[in-house]
Parts: sequence; C-alpha cells; structure tokens
Amino acid sequence: KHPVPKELHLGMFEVGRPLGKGKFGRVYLARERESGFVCALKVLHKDEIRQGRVEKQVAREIEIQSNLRHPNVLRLYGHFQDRKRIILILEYAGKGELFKHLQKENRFPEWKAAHYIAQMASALIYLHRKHVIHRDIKPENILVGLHGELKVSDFGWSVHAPSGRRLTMCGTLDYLPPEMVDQKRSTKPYDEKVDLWALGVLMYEFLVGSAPFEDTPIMTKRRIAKGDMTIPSFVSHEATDLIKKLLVLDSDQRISLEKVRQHPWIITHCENITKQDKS
Ligand SMILES: CS(=O)(=O)NCc1cccc(-c2cn3c(Cl)cnc3c(Nc3ccc(N4CCOCC4)cc3)n2)c1
Repeated sequence: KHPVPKELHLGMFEVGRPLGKGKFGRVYLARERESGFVCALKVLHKDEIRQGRVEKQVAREIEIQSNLRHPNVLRLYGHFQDRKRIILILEYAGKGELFKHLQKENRFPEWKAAHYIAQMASALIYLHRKHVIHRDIKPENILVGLHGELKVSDFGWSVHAPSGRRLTMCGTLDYLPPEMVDQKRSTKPYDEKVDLWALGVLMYEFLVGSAPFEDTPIMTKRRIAKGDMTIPSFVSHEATDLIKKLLVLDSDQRISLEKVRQHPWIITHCENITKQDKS
C-alpha cells in the first residue's frame, strides 16, 4: 500500500485519488480516519474564488446544499477551511458522472431513461418544496450512486473531468428555457418552472443522445425561443407525449412534477419506484 504523501492529509482525512478537477478546484476520494467513512473532498482555492468574485455564491451554495436530505440529492456533510482553501465534505457517488455513462451508451433504453426521470422528478419535488430552484439541470451536474441511483450534485460548482468534456459544456445553452433566452419576452426572470423545461431537455437527451435544440449558439437560442425541435420516430408515443408536455414555451402550461410521476410513460416503466418513494 503506497503511503499517501504527507501534504495530502487533511487532518482527519486520508486523501485518495483525484476524481475530477475544474475551474475552482479538484474533487478527491477520501476516507475519514476515525470512522473509515468514505467521502469525496471538493477543494476550492480561496484566491481563485476571490478572483472569480464568487465568495457569496460559494457561501450560498454551501448553505443550500448542507440543509438538503434526499436520496437523489448529493449530501454535503460539512466543510472546513485552512489559509488557502475551502474544503467541502461530500457524499461519494460510486459510479461517477452520468454524463460519462450517457457518452458511453450514446442513449439510454426507455426503461432506464424513465427510471432516471422519475428520480429526477422526486429530487425536484423535494428541492421545490424547500424553495430551491436548481437552475442548472444537465447530465454534467448529475452523479450516479453505487446502485445506479441518480444524485443531483452541482449547486453552483461544476467540476470538470480531467478527460475531455463536450466543448459546449462550459456554459452550454442547450438547457436554457425560453423565458431566459428571450430577454424582452420574459416577464418574470424565472421561477422553479425552469427546472421543468430542463427536465424535458434532459429526457430528450437521454432518449435521443443529443439535446433537442443543439446547434450553433445563435441558432440554439432561436430554436429554443420558438420551441423548434423534432422528436425522432424511434421515441415511443408515451415518451414523445411527456417531452411535449415539458418543453412548453409558456412556463405556466408545463406539466407539474406530480403529473410527471403519474405519467403513463413513467408508470409503465417504474412500477415500484413511484409507489416506494412517497417523499
Ligand atoms: C472520468 S470520470 O468519470 O472519473 N469523471 C471525472 C469526474 C469529474 C468531475 C467530478 C467527478 C466526481 C465527483 N464526485 C463527487 Cl462530488 C462525489 N463522488 C464523485 C465522483 N465519483 C466517481 C466515482 C467513480 C468513478 N469512476 C468509476 C469507474 O470508472 C472510472 C470513473 C469516477 C468518479 N466523481 C468525477
């Protein structure tokens, strides 16, 4: 067993391999000495946070995520800091980034996509009850637990894989709802219904393997504002029906999360999930 270099020990933790790295820091596998508890440590560098002028956002994201308890929301157990760094103690998601799984499989079979969408609907129902709007639902911000369960993981901090990610990734427009794309038209900046639109984009991407409005940045904005997308014929009628009820330009007309969970497409594929999880 190779000794972990001294400087990597953060007091009570033994720090393991890096899991991912990005703009504001790296994520490491770690184990808490006393208990042997395995977790992930996200190390944020204070000077980079200061440069990025995102101190308030970091505080808010920590505040939000530490108060959340849901099987499909990645836990933030705590955080601590030393002179140079802020370290977040996060739940370890045993199967890594959903984005990687989607990339490898191209697109998911309908039963798997339905299970994932049902879990996302449960997570969003929980978040919206706590008045948290995720605002950034996309495969890159979702991790997979050891038993294949989804974990909404990014409350403001996207961590990028060491390996190449989709170029459009940083600041992709694909998931933006019309009310945020089309400034003049937007009466209210946005409310929790932006997560419903994003859930529709996510469902489309799971089933088709690409986002519904994927195009050049200019064209993507135009197509989102018009809801200009085509659903391939290999997508089932029930799935097509649900996508169309989520990707509705008028946010007030979008299907509710409760109705998503009761939709025939979800029911036929997730007999047990919806009954079990009444949270
Ligand atoms: C190439 S990749 O799949 O490793 N992606 C790199 C990457 C980028 C950003 C954040 C993470 C990340 C963050 N995590 C947090 Cl926060 C909690 N658990 C994880 C967490 N867990 C994790 C669990 C397993 C794996 N493996 C599984 C076997 O195949 C190689 C990847 C990776 C990450 N990963 C990983």
